[in-house]
Amino acid sequence: MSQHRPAGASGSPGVVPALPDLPEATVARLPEYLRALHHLAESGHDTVSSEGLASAAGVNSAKLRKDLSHLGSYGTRGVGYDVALLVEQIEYVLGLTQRRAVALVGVGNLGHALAGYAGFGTRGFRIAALFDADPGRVGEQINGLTVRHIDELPACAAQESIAIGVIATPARAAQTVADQLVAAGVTSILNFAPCVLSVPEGVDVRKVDLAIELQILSFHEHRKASLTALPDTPGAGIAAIPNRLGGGGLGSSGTQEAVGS
Ligand SMILES: NC(=O)c1ccc[n+]([C@@H]2O[C@H](COP(=O)([O-])OP(=O)(O)OC[C@H]3O[C@@H](n4cnc5c(N)ncnc54)[C@H](O)[C@@H]3O)[C@@H](O)[C@H]2O)c1
Repeated sequence: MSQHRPAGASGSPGVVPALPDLPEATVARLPEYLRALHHLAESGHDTVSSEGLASAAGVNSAKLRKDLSHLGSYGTRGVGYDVALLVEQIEYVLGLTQRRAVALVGVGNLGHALAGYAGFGTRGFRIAALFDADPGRVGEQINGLTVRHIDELPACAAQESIAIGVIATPARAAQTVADQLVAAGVTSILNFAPCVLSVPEGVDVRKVDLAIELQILSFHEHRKASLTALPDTPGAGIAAIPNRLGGGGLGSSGTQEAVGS
């Protein structure tokens, strides 16, 4: 049972001690824990049990304990986790102890919404620059920032120390924009355009596609409907689905796993 302050938290600025190589799924859940912990702190909680935090974050508590054990955080028996300390640990591991500068490219419908979203600022990010290729958009003011022409990206990226590039252009322009971001020294890209980007090694790309999320939900809707419609006879059930799909589709265990995960 232990919970230590991160070793590098008070070290020399610019020096990043080796971080544990966390499973990608754990990394994806850490922001959920952080959000839940901030809510707990705001509502006056100093400590939280693993069950309480798991429920606030919407995961099961065994998974949460395993995730936090990767950070060397085991809580204290009978007390739970120190909320402020766990916030500090997670923010440290996620690299949120410094506010990272973000450049947004493509200030159309989606870009406007992103540029105007106040939530990035409160969660460790600063939208530092907005870019577009359309001269009609250049010069527009959004949330205190002026939209610049994409040609200004290299100079601005260096000046503002841009760490992350967000692409909100049409798919046909996204690869060119990704290349421009990489050439300007950006090594992390969040891509909203519905396409696969090709980037050099060392550049991380995360894709956000709400249509894909809807398609996954559509699958679950389809599956629930198909289960309800199936006759209640032995041998029928999920096993019947592959035949209807033309064979080789969904085995019963695979389908169960997909829903549970
Ligand atoms: N991920 C999601 O869930 C989601 C949701 C909605 C839209 N989108 C995608 O986001 C993108 C933007 O959608 P939108 O509705 O805002 O489009 P939009 O046409 O309103 O805006 C796109 C902007 O990109 C600019 N642009 C085009 N080429 C450029 C270039 N080479 N460099 C810089 N800027 C350039 C355009 O001038 C325009 O201002 C699209 O790819 C769309 O499919 C994704």
